[in-house]
Amino acid sequence: MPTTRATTPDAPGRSAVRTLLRLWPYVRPVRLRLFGAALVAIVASCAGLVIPLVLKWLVDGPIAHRDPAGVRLGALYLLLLGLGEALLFGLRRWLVARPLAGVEAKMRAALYRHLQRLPVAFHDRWASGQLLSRGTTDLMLLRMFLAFPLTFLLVNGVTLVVGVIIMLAQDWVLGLVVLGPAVPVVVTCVVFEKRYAAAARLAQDQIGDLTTVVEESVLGIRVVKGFGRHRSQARAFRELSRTLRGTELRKARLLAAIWGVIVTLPEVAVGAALVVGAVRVADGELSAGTLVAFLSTALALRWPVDSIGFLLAMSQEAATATERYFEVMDAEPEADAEEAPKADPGEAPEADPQEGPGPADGRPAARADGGSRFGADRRPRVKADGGPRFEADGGLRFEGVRFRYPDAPPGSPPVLDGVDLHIRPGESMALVGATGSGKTTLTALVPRLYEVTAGRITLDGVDIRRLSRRELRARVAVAFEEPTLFSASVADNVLMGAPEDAGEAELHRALAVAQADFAHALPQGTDTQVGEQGLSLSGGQRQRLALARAVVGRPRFLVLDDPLSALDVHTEAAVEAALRQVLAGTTALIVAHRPSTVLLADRVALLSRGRIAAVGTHHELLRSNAEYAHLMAGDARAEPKAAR
Ligand SMILES: Nc1ncnc2c1ncn2[C@@H]1O[C@H](COP(=O)(O)OP(=O)(O)OP(=O)(O)O)[C@@H](O)[C@H]1O
Repeated sequence: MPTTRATTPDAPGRSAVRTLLRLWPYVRPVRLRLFGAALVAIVASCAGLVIPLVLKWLVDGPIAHRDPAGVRLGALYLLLLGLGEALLFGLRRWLVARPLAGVEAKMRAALYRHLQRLPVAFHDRWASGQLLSRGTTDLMLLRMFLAFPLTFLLVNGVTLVVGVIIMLAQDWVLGLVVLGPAVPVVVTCVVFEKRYAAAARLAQDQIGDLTTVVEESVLGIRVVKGFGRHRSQARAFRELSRTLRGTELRKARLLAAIWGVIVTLPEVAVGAALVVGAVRVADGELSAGTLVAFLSTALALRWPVDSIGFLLAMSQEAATATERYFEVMDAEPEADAEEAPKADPGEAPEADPQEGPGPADGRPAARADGGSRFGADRRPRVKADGGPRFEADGGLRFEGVRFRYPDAPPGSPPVLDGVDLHIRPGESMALVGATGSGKTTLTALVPRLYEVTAGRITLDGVDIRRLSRRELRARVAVAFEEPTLFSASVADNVLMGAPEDAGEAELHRALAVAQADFAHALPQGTDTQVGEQGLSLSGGQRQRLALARAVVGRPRFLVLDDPLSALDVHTEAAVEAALRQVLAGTTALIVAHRPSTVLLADRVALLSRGRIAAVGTHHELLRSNAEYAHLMAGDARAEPKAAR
């Protein structure tokens, strides 16, 4: 499985520090606590460095002069210093724990919010496990970095500087001996950082891939079991975890190498200082107390030096996590309404090339009851020149719509290549076409799940790009072939499609329309939780709830992608009857595969080779269009069941 990598062009060249600086806006609100905690840690660490000085005083003073009271006083000082150091480190932890948990929660919320606003095309490109791992593992790494390495790189740095000054002040010769390994240690750290960065990035991406496999096999457990694919899934998982294990071992080897250098060289230097110091004490050039203090200081600096390796490793992992976090956060969210119109909606063509010959095209010019189903939408408008005109641009109109998936292979033809279609106000249009002809794609353009590549789509004459997302989604409701339900109650799932103030009455009406009354018989009625993705319901039940969600807001425009595909014959007939009522009040585009669904609509459009090849009634197209007749052939006998 390919690993989802950075797509931002500047990411690879950015240093770890510059990358980590991007966290500042999130850290800023808690900066005082963080700085306060760092200050407390510096004081605690430097208190530790006072201990060798007390030792020096103890050895050269009370011990040399055999003064028991002085020794007891020295021991008390040491005890108090140790206690103070421990308390201050405890205080530091208390200071950062709560605010940093808050930073992590805020960053996670921001990521989630941003993910909701990213276009569908982004989600098509990214494996869900990669997004999941960014919201979990990566953010945890960042919190750990802010809590620990960020503070301790500073604290240990200050402690090292203070410690070195103390050592040089005590005896500069010994000081230089101990400082000897500084250059090779720094060089090792630089080389380590580069190598570890690459390994850390790889490991975190591989965790994302692993998460994807786990997520897919949990969600697709029925397919996995049904096709006996558990072994191959387990194999795929095993291979990925083996690869991840390899990367983690590489990280461990790098850590071991830097640890080896960082621990060994200073230890050798301390050993050398001990020898040189002992000789100088023997020669009377140095007091025993100074040597004890010097060596104690050198040993007190062991932890700050030894910890550099894993602090750098954790910082590098945090830099990688930041990079991965911002790869998502930097992705452009979907644009809302456009400022300027692409074209004046008033200039929409008056004559519709597909309007056909009026009543002869099978569309009722007037209803049998004498009223117009188009209601107010068909009222004549007054043109600028004073003459009345019919609202020819009303309803849903596709004008020269071209569409190419952003991630389609270069050079591949567009899925839609000049679609012209007009669905009149109040009319329902079935969309028929061969598998893969682009029906779902065309329906996805109406709620702007994808943006048209060229051409435009208008709702009652207004380019959909000029409507805000909120306006657009208030006008257009959709039900997809794969009905996704959320882990929430039936009522919450259905009312998701309704205005905020919608209540029980709307819910019951929608359930009745979608023939989803089974919901009332569930254990807690419409308050029943339908579980992860509604898996506890049958396919047909889920489809009916999705349909209820689409109609609950009484949308002006309804887009249905094969809404009856999972229903049995009897339920389908019942839903069809109910849908007819809904369709009578809306302008609808319905993807249909079967004549029974096609017959719900006033007219049918045939999508072929990226264009609308024919428009007419089901019977007209059956007679006049060979491709349509062929597409419907399989189900032609089902026609009488649903005949209107
Ligand atoms: N996210 C995507 N990225 C790239 N290509 C895509 C994407 N989704 C669909 N396609 C391609 O677009 C074409 C049209 O797909 P679409 O799902 O719209 O067809 P359809 O007519 O609805 O098919 P069906 O009747 O089988 O549901 C197909 O060739 C498909 O492979």
